[in-house]
Amino acid sequence: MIEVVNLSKHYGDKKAVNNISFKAEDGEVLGFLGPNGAGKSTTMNILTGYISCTAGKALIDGVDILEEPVKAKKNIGYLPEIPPLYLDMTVKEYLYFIYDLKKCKLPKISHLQDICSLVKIDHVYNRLIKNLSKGYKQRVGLAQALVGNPKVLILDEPTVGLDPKQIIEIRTLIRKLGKNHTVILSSHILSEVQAVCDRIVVINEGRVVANDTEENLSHKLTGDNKFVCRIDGKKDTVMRLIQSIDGVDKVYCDAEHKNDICDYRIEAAEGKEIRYELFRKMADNGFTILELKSAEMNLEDIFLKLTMGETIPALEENNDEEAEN
Ligand SMILES: Nc1ncnc2c1ncn2[C@@H]1O[C@H](COP(=O)(O)OP(=O)(O)OP(=O)(O)O)[C@@H](O)[C@H]1O
Repeated sequence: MIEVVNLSKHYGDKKAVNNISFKAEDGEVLGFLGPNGAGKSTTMNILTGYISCTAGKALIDGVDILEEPVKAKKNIGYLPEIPPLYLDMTVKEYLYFIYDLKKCKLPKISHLQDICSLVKIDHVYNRLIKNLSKGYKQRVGLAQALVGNPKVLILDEPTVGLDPKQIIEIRTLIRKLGKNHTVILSSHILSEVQAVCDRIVVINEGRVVANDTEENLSHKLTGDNKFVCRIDGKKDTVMRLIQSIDGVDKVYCDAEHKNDICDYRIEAAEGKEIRYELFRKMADNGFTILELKSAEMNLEDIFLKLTMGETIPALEENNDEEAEN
């Protein structure tokens, strides 16, 4: 498990990381998302013991990375954005070298064989790393992170520069690794986080602005009061009928299809249930609701909304609690 508690890192007056707290539970793949300069690398660097923090703590499987760095680092496998490979070594030489460097105690040959078959590099075991494709180099990078079977994997932009096929392969592999490891994956790529992660922490200007599943984030940001619907009926009459429903704040016609079929976006007042009335009014006028769904946001919308200054009420409460502590 990874636990970050009231962590701050200041560079002079600059608060690169400002009192952030989050957890990644065992067997969870946590996406760490934020725009440039948000504080992702700073947090990763603290988590891996590369730099110290100004305040707070980071625990790796219950061990404080600053107080007991050697013990904590035994539980971390780290894949930086550029894998730390020695290109003139073969895969085998390199993994043997990492095994010794990490002072690994597991049975050498079988342990390395298990890793190689997991990340599917057994058939390039005796090849020089410099002759491997970028995707295979990335797999070798993952293999070195797995030496010693650490509980926690920290992956920094693991698919940058790979082709689409390699991206899918590495993502599938990360999901598989997530079954037996706690994984933190830092990424700018929204679809990647969406495809791979169980939960998302969004960081902006050094503060956590969201920490939830994509589904819950979308729900919290959209609320229960925005809908999109497709109705078969005369547009002007439909608009008028919707506007007349108690609780409807706004209605827009988003698209007009043929035969009087239109798409509408409806915003209702907070806490007002308008759907029953909507159904009744349309039915009474002989109009048909072909589709009605909540206007949920996709991850891109969520990310933009959060990093443009919007916070989620539930999260603000948590931040207040943290500030008080
Ligand atoms: N050594 C340093 N000295 C001064 N300021 C720093 C230092 N390292 C980082 N910063 C600042 O701290 C802030 C957070 O930087 P950080 O590299 O953690 O962001 P990031 O989210 O990883 O961004 P990117 O995605 O661009 O790598 C930035 O404003 C950066 O300029």
